[in-house]
Amino acid sequence: MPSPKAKNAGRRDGSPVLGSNFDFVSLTKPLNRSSPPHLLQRQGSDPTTARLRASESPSRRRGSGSSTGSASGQGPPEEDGIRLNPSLIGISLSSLLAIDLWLSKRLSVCACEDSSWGSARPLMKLIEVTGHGIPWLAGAAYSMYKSDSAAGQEVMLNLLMGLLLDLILVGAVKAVVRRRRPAHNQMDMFATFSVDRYSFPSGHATRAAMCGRFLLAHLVLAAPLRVLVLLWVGLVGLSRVLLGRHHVTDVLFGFWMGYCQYKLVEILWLSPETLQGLFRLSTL
Ligand SMILES: CC(C)=CCC/C(C)=C/CC/C(C)=C/COP(=O)(O)O
Repeated sequence: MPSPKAKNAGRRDGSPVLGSNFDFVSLTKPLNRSSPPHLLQRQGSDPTTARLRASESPSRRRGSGSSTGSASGQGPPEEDGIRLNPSLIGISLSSLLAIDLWLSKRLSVCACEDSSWGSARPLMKLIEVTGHGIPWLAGAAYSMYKSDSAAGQEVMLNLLMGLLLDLILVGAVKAVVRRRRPAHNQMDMFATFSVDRYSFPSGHATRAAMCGRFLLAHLVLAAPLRVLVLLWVGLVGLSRVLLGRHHVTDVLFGFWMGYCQYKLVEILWLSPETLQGLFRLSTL
């Protein structure tokens, strides 16, 4: 029987994991007060045991002894049977999140100067700056201003729009999901919004994926440079985990979200005609 402790299996850092909608225990009924006390104590005594028990298959748990069975010893009563039958999705999510927490912790080798790869931390922080919103926004605005062709200005304007969209969408998802950053993260990033105390998804990963697609589609044609762009996208994502800023799933979801955001930019693409129409509307 999954206990309330099992709900905290992925929260050693005390952080909520992906919001309560994804909690394993919430898919089951509350603990029956009539449960044998020894069972409660055993499950509550050790988070690891609780997690393992939570991921046991219903059939195995049903067969694991008389502690959950009826007084007559003829298997669990139907009510218990329902409680002991958490959905496969719940179990899969719990397991995925447990793996995510474990892997993210193992990979956070530049989380501080004393970490095993602490000497690489300055380099990782440099990569972090290359994916920050401010240099990208400033660079796109400057290039648009300096561009002497209408086509160049159009491309930069749409990059700017994509970057602003990215900030809004990532902020919204972070505010809804409210997943805390890993406990081992040092919050020493420059220029952050208040939602940036949340971890899911990684804004650097969404920006890198979106800008990477944008660069490949509109600005970078030479094969060696295209490889460099892809390498940069991967490095930005990897550095988020190595620095201990994010869990692995924050970055993977961020890549996917940034990839989709580029599609949105294409759909909303601002052409000179659209802009003229917008200006005309605003002067009416
Ligand atoms: C003009 C304007 C609104 C600039 C804001 C740029 C800005 C402060 C972006 C935030 C970038 C940031 C620190 C994102 C957090 O990235 P994670 O990968 O840690 O989620």
